[in-house]
Amino acid sequence: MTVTPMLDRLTSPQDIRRLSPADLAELAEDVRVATIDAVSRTGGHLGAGLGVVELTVALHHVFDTPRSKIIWDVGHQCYPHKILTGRRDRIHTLRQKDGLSGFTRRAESEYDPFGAAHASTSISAGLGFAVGRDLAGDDFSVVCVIGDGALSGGMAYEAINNAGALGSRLIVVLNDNEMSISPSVGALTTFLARLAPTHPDRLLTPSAERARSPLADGGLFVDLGFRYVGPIDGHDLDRLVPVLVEARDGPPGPVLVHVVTEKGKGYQPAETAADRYHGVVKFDVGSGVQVKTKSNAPSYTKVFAESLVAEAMDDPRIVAITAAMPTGTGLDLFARTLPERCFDVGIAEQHAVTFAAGLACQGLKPFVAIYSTFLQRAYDQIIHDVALQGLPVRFAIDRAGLVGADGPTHVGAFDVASLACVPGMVLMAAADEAELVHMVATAAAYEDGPIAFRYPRGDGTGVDMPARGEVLPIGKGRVLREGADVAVLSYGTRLSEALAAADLLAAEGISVTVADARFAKPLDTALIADLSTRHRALLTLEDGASGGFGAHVLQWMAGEGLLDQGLKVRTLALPDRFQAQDSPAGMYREAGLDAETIADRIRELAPAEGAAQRRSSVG
Ligand SMILES: Cc1ncc(C[n+]2csc(CCOP(=O)(O)OP(=O)(O)O)c2C)c(N)n1
Ligand SMILES: CC(=O)[C@@H](O)[C@H](O)COP(=O)(O)O
Ligand SMILES: [Mg+2]
Repeated sequence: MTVTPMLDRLTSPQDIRRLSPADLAELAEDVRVATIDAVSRTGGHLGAGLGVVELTVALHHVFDTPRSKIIWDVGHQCYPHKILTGRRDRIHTLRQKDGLSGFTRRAESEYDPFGAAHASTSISAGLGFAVGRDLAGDDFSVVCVIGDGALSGGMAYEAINNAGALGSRLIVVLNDNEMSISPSVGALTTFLARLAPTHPDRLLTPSAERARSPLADGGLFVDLGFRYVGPIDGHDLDRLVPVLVEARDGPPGPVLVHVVTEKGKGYQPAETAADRYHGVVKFDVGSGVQVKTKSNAPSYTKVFAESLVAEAMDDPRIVAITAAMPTGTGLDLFARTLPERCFDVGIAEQHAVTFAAGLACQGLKPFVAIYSTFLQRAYDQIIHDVALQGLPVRFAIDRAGLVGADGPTHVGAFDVASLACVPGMVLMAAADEAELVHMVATAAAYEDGPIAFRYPRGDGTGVDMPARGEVLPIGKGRVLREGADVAVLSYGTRLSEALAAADLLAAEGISVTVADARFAKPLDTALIADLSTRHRALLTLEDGASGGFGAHVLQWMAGEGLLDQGLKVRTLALPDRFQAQDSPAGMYREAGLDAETIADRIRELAPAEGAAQRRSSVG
């Protein structure tokens, strides 16, 4: 049982404004204890929240929230904020079905003025609130809290550029902990270190005044119209409170307050972890040891990374690019093996794609590894800089489909629908981890233009693994099970559910053909035509949004007149709405893409005339 007397005394977030400095410090400690306790039970993002405990307390002490707005960039650090703003009683439901979101969410609380999860959006949103306030003649404060990682995202500079020109009163708190998910990268990191030198008195204390770096006036930020205050110790409430009061009441216009913090602060296992416990599963508070679930199958990410390293060892033209997600994409393995051929560009997906396009122009084989949800950031770059020029950039699209606890902000639903309409793209989806090995080899060999392959979060199915990847014939699918009544044409990992559904139905005398399309573009039109003419019904299946694989199959079939001959056709895809967080299995069930539901949909299509005979034969 955690002991949090000061936190227990809070009856409302407003109470925080009346606390003395000593009480604020005690409250901060209580919030840290409550955060560690909660995340040890739920898993989630820990390090970032621990790094902003004092900042969160100071912000709610100085600013009259919710009237004044605090906008958290990414929002993964918002658990202390949620604990302090009336959600402590539900913090144990974090990232679970019907529970609190792991990020800020407007629908969840008036203290969450803007939803987040994708990085670098806070200053743009904050400026919108500020200008809206000015136009209404209101005078509340707007505070955007952005990390040094999120500040490597180009969108932040679009906002800074605009804010510096508009001159609206806006407070940007730069939370500089020298960490992204992995250590921060790029020249910005060097710039920030020069602003806040890492010598012992790196922080703005009287003795450091004299030793301030030549950039102490804030450099780029000041040149772009911001006042610069800092760097200050982001864990010292005696520094934070007066500086935030000055930012609130000081001269008009935008101000950047540079706070220096430690990701994972106050919890030794996090402080000493290479990733500062950025994302954790449930853990033992005493030891910090995480309760990892055992699986007999490798993760798709690990299979991708190992396959790419194997290909790269034989092909010096292969290079790899990540947008600040080396561990999440598995490219940290590639970087350890081939450091000179691996590039972490920061949270900069747009740049990652066009950087890869430049590499391809130079005859290299760039593999851009980006989660499906984050690839959304680079849509124009894929079309305009890669596909239009027919450049052979390879896209390793991880976290495809439903991802579970991260919820709707991270769903990998839209890559198929958004890319299948782009001329010249080749799109593949791995049905299992063995297929992924072959698709990495296929992408490495393919030189005629852009090629993408998608695969889900989590572990594979435990299939036998090939020693090396084989190059697949482009645009060709495969039939795994022959039947006579209904044909299922699956794209991606829902294949295992389709095979399970076929087994269920065989017991009822319904005979189902199951095929793996492998490609959404180009379609295996011969396979589609064959399935259409040999069955009375065809069902397409995909773990992507509507408008993707199934839509393109239908469109081709319509053009060929295959829909004019009485064939029944259904397309199963993700629902046309954002699904709330749950376990992946729970979300797929809710989406109707689990074996039971697929079986129901096939049952509806089975030829009626055989039904009676089937029932009798099954007994
Ligand atoms: C557009 C986008 N790309 C990648 C991510 C994945 N991501 C989540 S948090 C994070 C690092 C954020 O670093 P920082 O802003 O410094 O916050 P800290 O964790 O250090 O507090 C990344 C890369 C994301 N949320 N959004
Ligand atoms: C906050 C954020 O965007 C990342 O930390 C993301 O949650 C990672 O997702 P995975 O856990 O699937 O790697
Ligand atoms: Mg950081």
